[in-house]
Amino acid sequence: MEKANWKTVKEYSDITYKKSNGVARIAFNRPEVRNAFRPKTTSELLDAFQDAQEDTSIGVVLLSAEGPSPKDGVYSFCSGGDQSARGQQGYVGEDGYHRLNILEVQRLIRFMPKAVIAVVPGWAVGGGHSLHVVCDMTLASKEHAIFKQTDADVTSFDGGYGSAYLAKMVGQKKAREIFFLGRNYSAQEAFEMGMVNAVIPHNDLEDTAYQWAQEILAKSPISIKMLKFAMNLTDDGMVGQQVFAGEATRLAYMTDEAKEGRDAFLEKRKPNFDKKWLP
Ligand SMILES: CC(C)(COP(=O)(O)OP(=O)(O)OC[C@H]1O[C@@H](n2cnc3c(N)ncnc32)[C@H](O)[C@@H]1OP(=O)(O)O)[C@@H](O)C(=O)NCCC(=O)NCCSC(=O)CCC(=O)c1ccccc1C(=O)O
Repeated sequence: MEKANWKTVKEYSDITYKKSNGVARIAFNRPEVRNAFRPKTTSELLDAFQDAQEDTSIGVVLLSAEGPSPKDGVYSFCSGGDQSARGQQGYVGEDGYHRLNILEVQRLIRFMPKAVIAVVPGWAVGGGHSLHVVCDMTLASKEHAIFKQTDADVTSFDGGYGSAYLAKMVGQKKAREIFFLGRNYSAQEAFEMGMVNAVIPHNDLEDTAYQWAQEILAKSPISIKMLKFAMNLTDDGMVGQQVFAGEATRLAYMTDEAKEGRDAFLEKRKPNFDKKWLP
């Protein structure tokens, strides 16, 4: 099994960001508050995810978390929005503006043309639970992962991927139970519900995630991208169609036919598309 050789890409305050052989690892780094996110965290996440999206050497992103907490040794993936940073219209950043920009992070994960794997070492709660839901796959610590939806305890509701997409994954009845009762679910229970791909012994979690990433990297990048967007399409409506069609257009641009269309325009002549009507 290939071992990761992580190199820090950029220093942040609320997250860590590393790369190794085609894999980017973005990790929450506020374990003392169960990796709750504040506006600074989401800005840093956006920055790192955008870098991973633009980097053509990167094919898979792991969304993970540092830990355990230095206070009590508890592991967490993310406990959602930092309630101490919550104002009346959103989460208040250093600039004083109230924001709800974790949804932008969700959209980046959803629409990036690369696989994103949630690596859940501990608590995945509230908006942190929604983040694992929106990732393409989830690997969870056998001993420490706990899945829980507390949105209804704190007058929040992720009415997009966090709930509606979750319901596609685990079924309507189970999704309503998760949100309406807010119970704790183990990695094994989450696996049995269909929202976790594999339950991994804690000490092997990061290595296994890296191994899964390497397996994906051995596949055709075009296939992975088109499959992700095809699977997104039916749930994402016109935006899903737009994203899928954008990539189809890119593929069309690579053909001789597209070259002829472009050249004819530039040379101010009629295009010659003869004999291009494939059956
Ligand atoms: C995660 C817990 C279940 C863990 O419980 P436990 O192990 O007993 O630990 P605690 O003692 O409770 O916590 C340890 C320590 O961490 C602090 N802490 C934990 N979570 C948070 C948090 N979310 N915010 C701030 N601080 C947190 C806690 O206070 C302790 O600190 P001490 O100083 O040591 O006392 C449990 O901690 C728990 O339930 N946490 C809260 C979970 C929660 O309710 N999260 C918020 C849900 S709402 C949300 O996530 C935003 C939704 C959202 O993203 C969104 C939705 C819709 C539109 C837009 C948005 C958006 O963009 O934001």
